Amino acid sequence: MRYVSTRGEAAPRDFESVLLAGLAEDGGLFLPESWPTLAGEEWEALRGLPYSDLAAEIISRFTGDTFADGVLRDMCRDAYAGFATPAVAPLVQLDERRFALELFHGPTLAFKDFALQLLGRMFDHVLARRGERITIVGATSGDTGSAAIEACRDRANLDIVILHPEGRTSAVQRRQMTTVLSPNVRNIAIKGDFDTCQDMVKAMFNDAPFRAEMNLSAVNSINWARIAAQIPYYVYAALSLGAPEREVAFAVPTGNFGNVFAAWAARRMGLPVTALIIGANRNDILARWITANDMSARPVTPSLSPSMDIQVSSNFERLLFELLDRDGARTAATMRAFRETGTMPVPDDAWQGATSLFHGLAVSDEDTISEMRRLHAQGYLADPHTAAGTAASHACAPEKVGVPIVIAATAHPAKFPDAVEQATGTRPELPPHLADLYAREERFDVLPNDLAAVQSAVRSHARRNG
Ligand SMILES: Cc1ncc(COP(=O)(O)O)c(C=O)c1O
Ligand SMILES: N[C@@H](CCOP(=O)(O)O)C(=O)O
Repeated sequence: MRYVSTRGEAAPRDFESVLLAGLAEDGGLFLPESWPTLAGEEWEALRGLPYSDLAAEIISRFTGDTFADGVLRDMCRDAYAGFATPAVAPLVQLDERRFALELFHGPTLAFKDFALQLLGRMFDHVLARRGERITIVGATSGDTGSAAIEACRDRANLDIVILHPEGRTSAVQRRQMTTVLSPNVRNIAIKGDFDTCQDMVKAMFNDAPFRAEMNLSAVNSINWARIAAQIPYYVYAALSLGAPEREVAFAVPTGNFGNVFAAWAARRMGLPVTALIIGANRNDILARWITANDMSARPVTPSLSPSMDIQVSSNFERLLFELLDRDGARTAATMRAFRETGTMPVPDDAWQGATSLFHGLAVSDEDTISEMRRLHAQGYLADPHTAAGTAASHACAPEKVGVPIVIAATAHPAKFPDAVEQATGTRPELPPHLADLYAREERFDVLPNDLAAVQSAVRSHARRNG
């Protein structure tokens, strides 16, 4: 399996090289040169497998010969053995048509653990074989950072630096990152928003000498391996509800567009998916795009669902590339125009094509609270991100979608106790392994929105350990 860049300039690579590279050298994102597809009986053969074995089967369609026989399966078994429920990704029925796919039973209580628990193991395996050391730089609005740190802490062959927007995550999210005092981990709070952090990460990758000097790698969903490892839970849910004979729809709380793109990829592989419903918050660029082809960035404003406080959704570039019939030059020009003008000129025919599959809703804080309250009254405690997904599933489910709707429940309510308490009067407790989180020592630096200062901090962190 070879990978190409969405901007068409970088040389095709294999999975191992894509895993280590993160972002392509031309600034684009990697995608498989051609999509693997499964026939009906191949989907059926996956039904009933334990989650980890199903995940290995799906991910193996993307990894080529990077892992010897059985290695990927063992890594998946190991990665998901630490989840709090044997189902790994349990489906909970909410009403006659809706199911919450609970993706928050991993160690850091968000869906990011699915990919990052595996990526930490993949990095270890590949780096040990190659005798190399990498420096990971990542940006987070709260959940990627904690999941990446948990997966990478104390690993011998890598250092990790995570940038988070100062004061813009929940206290639980921040503490999950900043209380990890392992020598290979460094946290930096940036004076800015998530987009500022993500921009800095991309700028570091686009600085070729710095990238080479640090041997940079990525844990954000710009790294294709992240998306590949998020596809299996959509397959698992759909098969549980009767696929491939029966279609399903997915509703996904969306910010950086990685999670919903993984659902799109599952469909591209042949999973029968009727609709993809996006739940955004007041940072509504994606909802505006779907409803009106208005992809213009506005300032990020803090909301009750801070992990989705994003305006520049990295993975949209992957969808754009597909909508433009995989034309790298047009994708690059469109992305350049977005950067220069703040508005992405998606051609109308490409947008029209997407609207038959995608639906979207921006859910205000008030509506998020009402939705959490409504769900609680029905016996389900949801976090604010999940509530944006369920709210969108009610508002956007096209009448004709007479199929089960699976809502990605992306975070544990205890990560956002203030919002959950405000909505329901119930303050969710952290699970036992995090019960002393507020008693742990925190360590992080605060830096301005200054690329040179951040690069210097990354360099000194890597040198200290390298
Ligand atoms: C809890 C939660 N829900 C939803 C999202 C949005 O997911 P994505 O960025 O993949 O669109 C995030 C952040 O990624 C998140 O942490
Ligand atoms: N919501 C994310 C933002 C980063 O998204 P990623 O999927 O690209 O890592 C977070 O919680 O950090």
